Amino acid sequence: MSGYGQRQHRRSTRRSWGWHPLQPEWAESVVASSDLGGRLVVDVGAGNGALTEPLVRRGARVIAVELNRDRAAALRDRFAGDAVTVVRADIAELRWPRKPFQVVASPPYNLTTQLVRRLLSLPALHSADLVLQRAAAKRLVREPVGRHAGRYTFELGMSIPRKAFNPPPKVDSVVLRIRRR
Ligand SMILES: C[S@@+](CC[C@H](N)C(=O)[O-])C[C@H]1O[C@@H](n2cnc3c(N)ncnc32)[C@H](O)[C@@H]1O
Repeated sequence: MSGYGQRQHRRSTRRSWGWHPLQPEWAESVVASSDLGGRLVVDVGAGNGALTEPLVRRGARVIAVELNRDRAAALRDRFAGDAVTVVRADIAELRWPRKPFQVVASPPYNLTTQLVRRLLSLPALHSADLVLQRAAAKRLVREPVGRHAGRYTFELGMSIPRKAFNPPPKVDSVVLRIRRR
């Protein structure tokens, strides 16, 4: 591959994976504000486990979903012996739990609408705390998407500046809080 080709490949790879891990102190704050209720928690797009770690420390049973092979393998190593099931899967094709669960996640921005639509169609979903691009989260509060959206409330939670991620994305984020009425 030429130098130009390699640069393009690296850029598109970065973009398609949406690789923006949260700094540990910010991940901790997101989890602390998520109303954990002793339920099963799904961390979709778990990356290197920034959110999985404080979830486990607070006693949650976690399903950590990650499509990237190396990150999924590293998650298995990191949480071996903890109450964590690592699933290497595409969010779009995930088989979601049938027993009550909540979601605490910082998913790739490009899958926001698809993910929220899918979550709201699942009878077992209790709540979701999603780190999203601020503009997308505001839009979802204004115009919730998906079947059964009326069963949930949508509100903006804590603001998350770009510097909370390493590498930082180009936009600020916010937690979208979805709660069953
Ligand atoms: C914004 S990063 C967040 C990582 C981690 N949750 C954190 O807060 O540090 C999004 C993660 O989603 C993963 N990802 C991207 N597309 C995915 C997909 N279709 N299915 C599952 N995971 C995906 C990426 O590999 C990346 O690890």
